[in-house]
Amino acid sequence: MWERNLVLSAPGKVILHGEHAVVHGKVALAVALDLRTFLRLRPCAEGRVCVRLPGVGVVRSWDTPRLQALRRGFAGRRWEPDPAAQQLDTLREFAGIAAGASAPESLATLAFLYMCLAISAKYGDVLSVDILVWSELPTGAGLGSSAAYAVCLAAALLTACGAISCPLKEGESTARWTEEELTLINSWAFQGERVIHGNPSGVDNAVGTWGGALRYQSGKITPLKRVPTLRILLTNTKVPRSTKVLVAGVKEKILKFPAIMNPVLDSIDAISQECQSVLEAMPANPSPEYYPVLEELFDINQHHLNVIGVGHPSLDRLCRVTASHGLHSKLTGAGGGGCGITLLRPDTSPLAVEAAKRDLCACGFECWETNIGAPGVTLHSFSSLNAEVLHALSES
Ligand SMILES: Nc1ncnc2c1ncn2[C@@H]1O[C@H](COP(=O)(O)OP(=O)(O)O)[C@@H](O)[C@H]1O
Ligand SMILES: C[C@@](O)(CCOP(=O)(O)O)CC(=O)O
Ligand SMILES: [Mg+2]
Repeated sequence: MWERNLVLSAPGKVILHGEHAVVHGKVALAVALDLRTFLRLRPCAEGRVCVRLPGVGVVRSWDTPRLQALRRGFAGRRWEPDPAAQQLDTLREFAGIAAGASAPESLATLAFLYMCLAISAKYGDVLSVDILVWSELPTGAGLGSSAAYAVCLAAALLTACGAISCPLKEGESTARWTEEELTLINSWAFQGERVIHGNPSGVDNAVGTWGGALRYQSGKITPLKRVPTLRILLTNTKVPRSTKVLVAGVKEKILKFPAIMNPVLDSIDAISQECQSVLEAMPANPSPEYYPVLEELFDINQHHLNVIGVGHPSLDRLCRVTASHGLHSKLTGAGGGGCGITLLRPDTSPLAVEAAKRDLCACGFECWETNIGAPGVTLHSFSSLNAEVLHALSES
């Protein structure tokens, strides 16, 4: 029986280049954001599993014996590591989720149940735990909230069932797991992403797990050799969209027009590689001369993303507004709304940034300057949390 309280967090991400193409084996470059999802796990005495997900309006609890019985119903079938359609159908029926439901609360509940049962089937009994997840990230906006959620769940459930250690020692404020443990967290988080995304590339959960700045291709994760300080303005158009639907739409387009779409994906791949070379050649505090290439790569990729069908009028508007201030933008994540990123030069004046922000806000968008390269999944002591997180996690 698990007897400790745990608090852990995982970062969201920004994809600089390679979204969608990465699902089809191309290179993506992604960096961890300084916005995180937090999970608190507490032992729950009465043989129940409780889950509260205020970001998507879920408050559910189940008797542990019912979950054990459900898990036993799959005896002889492997629970790991592949959410088979039939298993998900059974879980939907159990949780009263309609077939094909794609509302945030349905996907979040399904991912939780899948991970809870699959991990317990592999590593021990279903534990009586109370889980609360709270996030600084907007949900469904292209910043990897689904992956941050899946990474937090994987880390918490694997720790509670003893599959990985609890590295936080008395008196320490934060701690991280070993490389081997992170690899296990990442592989289970990928399964959670599969429940939410359908066919994820794995780039988002890799960034959520390892943090920093990564090159990702077909499961191969390579930390970038050197990442300069990049100033990035993030803008949320607040237009809702679903990654699962957009990823499926791109696949359909590729199947319909392979000779037209595959060269576009190859070009996106070349953009990611070019961007990587430029970033790795830049000094830590780069001078403005490196920026024209980075800006042009943003522009070209934004056109490509429109070609593969994941643009949106709100994103076109975002690009036009920033262009009127001499700044270059592209969508980030799955597109179809959600967020765009704008590259700021080291010499972009605070006044110019403020003017661009004002015009973006006048469109009903929300924007903020970010820090990138945040640490991956991390355990926290309560005393190390800031007041806002502490308040959110103290709600019971
Ligand atoms: N804080 C959270 N709590 C519970 N579920 C979450 C949370 N954040 C994200 N999710 C799940 O992830 C889904 C959004 O994922 P997705 O469409 O991939 O967008 P993104 O990953 O860009 O935010 C939501 O519908 C929900 O199921
Ligand atoms: C479109 C895609 O490349 C990124 C999706 O990111 P997000 O869920 O929109 O944050 C899909 C994937 O890589 O799995
Ligand atoms: Mg996602």
